[in-house]
Amino acid sequence: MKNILSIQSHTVFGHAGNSAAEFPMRRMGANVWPLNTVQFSNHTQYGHWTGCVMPANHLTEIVQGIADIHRLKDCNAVLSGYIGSAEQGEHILQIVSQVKAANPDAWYFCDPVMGHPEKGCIVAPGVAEFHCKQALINCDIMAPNLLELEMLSGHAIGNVQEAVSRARELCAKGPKVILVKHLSRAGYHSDRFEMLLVTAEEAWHIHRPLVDFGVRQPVGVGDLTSGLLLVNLLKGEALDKALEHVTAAVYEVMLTTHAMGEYELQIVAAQDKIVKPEHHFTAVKL
Ligand SMILES: Nc1ncnc2c1ncn2[C@@H]1O[C@H](COP(=O)(O)OP(=O)(O)O)[C@@H](O)[C@H]1O
Ligand SMILES: Cc1ncc(COP(=O)(O)O)c(C=O)c1O
Ligand SMILES: [Mg+2]
Repeated sequence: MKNILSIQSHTVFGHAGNSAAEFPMRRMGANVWPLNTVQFSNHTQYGHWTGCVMPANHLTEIVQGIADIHRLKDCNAVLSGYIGSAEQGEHILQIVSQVKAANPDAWYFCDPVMGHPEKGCIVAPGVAEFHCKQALINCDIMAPNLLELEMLSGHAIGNVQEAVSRARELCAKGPKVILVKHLSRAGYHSDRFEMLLVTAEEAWHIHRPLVDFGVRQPVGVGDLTSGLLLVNLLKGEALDKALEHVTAAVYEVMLTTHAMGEYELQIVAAQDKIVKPEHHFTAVKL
């Protein structure tokens, strides 16, 4: 069994952060150690929420507790996502070092959730800078969406070729693998949902149909995508096969959510299809 220390938000109602990723990762056969950066009533795109951000030292305290019972060596990957404060970022990097000291083969997978004020994804000040300056050079795998890739690279990106080159520039700074989770306006087709997987030597492109949700797009898709990619890679899947599974599995969740007329991702209803998707999409090498 692979063990994932998953450091993300927790929403009591609905599915974002750990509340989107934890169950699907477990359903795919990984052990998840959820460590919550915030506990909110619901995700921020409802416009208001209650709850609190965990003090940064809460994160290191919990991990020290696991170290004290001598189990940190069993951690195969640290996954970070929605962070509640820039200070938490510093603590996450200390945690990554501590995990890597206990298990030198452990990975740090960073989903650089930076917020999207237009969409209502609200992230604390300093978190975007933390991802651009510190997480980037310390992670093994990174999974930005297009806006995040633009922020990380410091350049606007208008097409697939530019996205590949910018992702490669980031690979030279730290991560060995970059998943561009959503190419949106930089993709080939405006009527498809497209993703890219880029390493220093290789790149794959994949696309799936868009499901029509109108203006109320489900949240947590990125968190689900990152979690599933990590589990596939920990299981030893080849990069293209991992990308194909993630694409199909997330598509099944989108279809189920749409068919049920829901806004929150229907990860429980779609659980069997997450493991064995009915659709298949082929990754194309660029
Ligand atoms: N097949 C699909 N059809 C329609 N919308 C999709 C599909 N897959 C993902 N989405 C939407 O695409 C968006 C991806 O969001 P984006 O900000 O690019 O990444 P992230 O989820 O990491 O923030 C989300 O709004 C999600 O609901
Ligand atoms: C609490 C919380 N966690 C995580 C996210 C990230 O969600 P996504 O996977 O859509 O990037 C959001 C987005 O608004 C959020 O509000
Ligand atoms: Mg995201």
